[in-house]
Amino acid sequence: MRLIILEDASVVADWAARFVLQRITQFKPGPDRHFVLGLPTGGTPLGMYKRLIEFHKEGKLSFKYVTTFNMDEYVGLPRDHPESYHYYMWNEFFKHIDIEPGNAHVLDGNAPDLVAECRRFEELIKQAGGVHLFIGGIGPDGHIAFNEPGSSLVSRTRVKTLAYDTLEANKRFFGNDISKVPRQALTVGVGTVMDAKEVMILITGVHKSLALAKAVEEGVNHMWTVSAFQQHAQALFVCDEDATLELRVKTVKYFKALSEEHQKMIEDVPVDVQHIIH
Ligand SMILES: N[C@@H]1[C@@H](O)[C@H](O)[C@@H](COP(=O)(O)O)O[C@@H]1O
Repeated sequence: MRLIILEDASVVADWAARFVLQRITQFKPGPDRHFVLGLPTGGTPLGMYKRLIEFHKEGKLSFKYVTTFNMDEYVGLPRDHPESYHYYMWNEFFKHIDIEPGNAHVLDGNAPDLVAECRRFEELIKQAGGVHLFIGGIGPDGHIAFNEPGSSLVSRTRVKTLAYDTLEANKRFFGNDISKVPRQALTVGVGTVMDAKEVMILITGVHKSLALAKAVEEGVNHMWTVSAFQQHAQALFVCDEDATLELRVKTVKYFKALSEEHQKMIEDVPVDVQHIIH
């Protein structure tokens, strides 16, 4: 596991976007060779999406041969509701880039059979050949996607009833009225994300600092589902200084000493990437 500690949320956004640019570019996607990306919603990844859109507009990055799978979606929220994850993904990202809409998969929280919808989503990931890079965010209680505390660490895509802490954390998007936050969501499982070849988790803000400490310094624990990624072979936690406040000084010093190595991870993008623009 790598822990990449950066100055603030805007540097995290930039680093994460450069990492995605680098991974997609190195992969050299084509018509029969899609790069498969797992995507989160929430406030944390917004800056990363903005940078990716800039890279696209500057002609550095094409999503024509990229297939995406989103982590989660509320149950029962109309698709065009401003807080639905369909709406978020379309407005914050997809409409600004050249992805084929049919390749951008978001769970349907209004499907008549939610269990079948979750099964279909898992099947689509399998048909795509698995996820190359799954990007995630976490809740202050350490949940990844909507895998609330106590979720099975081998769980698959399914319906989840949201924890009170999550309703509390997300009510800000619903006029601060907790009763307006949907009670259920569809979410990929911890096991679904664990199956990705690489996982990058973005964690910013002091309110996530306890979750980061639990994720990195304590044992794997289903009460902090993001801690499962200690056992992933290629997991990156990318955080800002504020999120490190509950970590031991020793931990922070160790990972900061690796910052030059971490910088190299995003510097390998060749200057001439025009070959991927079609
Ligand atoms: N289901 C989503 C998660 O996928 C997301 O990571 C989390 C954090 O959101 P934010 O980045 O706004 O803190 O919010 C929700 O709970």
